[in-house]
Amino acid sequence: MGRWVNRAIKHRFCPILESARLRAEPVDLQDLLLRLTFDNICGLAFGKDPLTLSPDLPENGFAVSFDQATEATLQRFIVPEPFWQLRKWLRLGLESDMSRSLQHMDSYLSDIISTRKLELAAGRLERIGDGNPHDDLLSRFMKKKESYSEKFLQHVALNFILAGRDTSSNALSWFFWLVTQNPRVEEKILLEICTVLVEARGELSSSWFDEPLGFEEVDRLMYLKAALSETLRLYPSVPEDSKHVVSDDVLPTGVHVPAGSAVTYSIYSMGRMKFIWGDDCSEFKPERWLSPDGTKVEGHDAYKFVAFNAGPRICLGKDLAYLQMKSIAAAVLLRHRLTVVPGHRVEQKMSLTLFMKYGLMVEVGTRDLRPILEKVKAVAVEGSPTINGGVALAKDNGHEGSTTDHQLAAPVA
Ligand code: HEM
Repeated sequence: MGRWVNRAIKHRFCPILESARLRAEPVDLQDLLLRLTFDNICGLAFGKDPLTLSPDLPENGFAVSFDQATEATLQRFIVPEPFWQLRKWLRLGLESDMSRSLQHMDSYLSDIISTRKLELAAGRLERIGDGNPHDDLLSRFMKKKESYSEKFLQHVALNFILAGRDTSSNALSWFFWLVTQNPRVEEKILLEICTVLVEARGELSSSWFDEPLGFEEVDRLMYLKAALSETLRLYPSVPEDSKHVVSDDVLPTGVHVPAGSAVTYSIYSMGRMKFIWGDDCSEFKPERWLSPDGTKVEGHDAYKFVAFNAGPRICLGKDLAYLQMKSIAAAVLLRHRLTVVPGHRVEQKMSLTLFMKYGLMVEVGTRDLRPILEKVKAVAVEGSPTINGGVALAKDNGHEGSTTDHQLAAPVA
């Protein structure tokens, strides 16, 4: 996925933000992030980037159908089953949208699968246009010996899109909003990113902005990972999770759960419980995730932090999600200072995943890295082994970077 993410960050996401900055026009960051994660997950799932994140923000039939089907699914959780069954039978309201949306998605995916089959038969599957191997999930399933039915392949691709699109973009929207509200945290994230970049790419120069951070660089951003985990604790992308009871059982509390019923646990509430997280549970404090020396993210009990579920059915895309979120967060914060448009209301929307009801309207400003770099240098001179973000600063990076004031103040496009 790294390939898809970095390509989209470099060629589409950053240029769109930069253009908004130049035009001094606010953007709905939630919408941009949703488009970005949708394009990424489609790349990962079936090797096709639908380019929904493009300057003119085109409408995409598949994405629209997907949203309608998700909306209708939520109704099925709220409305008693006989009602939605009746509506489905009569093809009324959201149920009618649902069946149309499913048909649209089926035919979209079916086209992709048929094309891929032909490519496979023609032996053209190994390389695609840009010379990269066809390593998406769909191709991997199709290359296996077992022959999966078309329906099965459709469901695999769809499940990954469902699992990976809204979750990552919702988490990032709340993250950016929390960061705008917490300048102290923002500064620590920037200190960490700059420390890593000074070490990996030398003093500030255009090389910082030519390419998004690579895997090794992103992997070292511990404070950023802590800030993302803290975001997911307070604003979990999946606010509640339900399990279907297959056979009669008794919960550890002694509650009897009969077969056929459902057990729902609130991930949102669990992230805000004092007895789990302490008296400061409502504060945004990435530090709670770090080891005392600030160099590692401490592994909390998986059953305490359940934003990714826990146990055998824990999220399969967790590491990938962190990689993607860190890459996007670093790219934006390094280049821009975001400010929520005055008067814009940030509220939660009732949906299967935790959207912002009115989006996230932000003004995109220039990032002035000078004060951050002064601090990075000061830490190096003091010989402190770590900065607050917890990243060891290289004493000798072997680069002779020269930097102009312009480069310090404004990102190189
Ligand atoms: C911030 C991002 C993400 C969050 C918060 C998240 C959260 C979750 C949660 C709560 C579940 C359990 C759902 C259930 O119990 O029914 C889950 C399952 C899953 N997630 Fe994620 N997810 C994220 C990103 C991703 C990404 C990017 C992918 C794919 C690339 C992914 C793939 C999956 C899959 C395949 C499952 C099903 C695992 C199974 O049932 O065995 N997730 N995720």
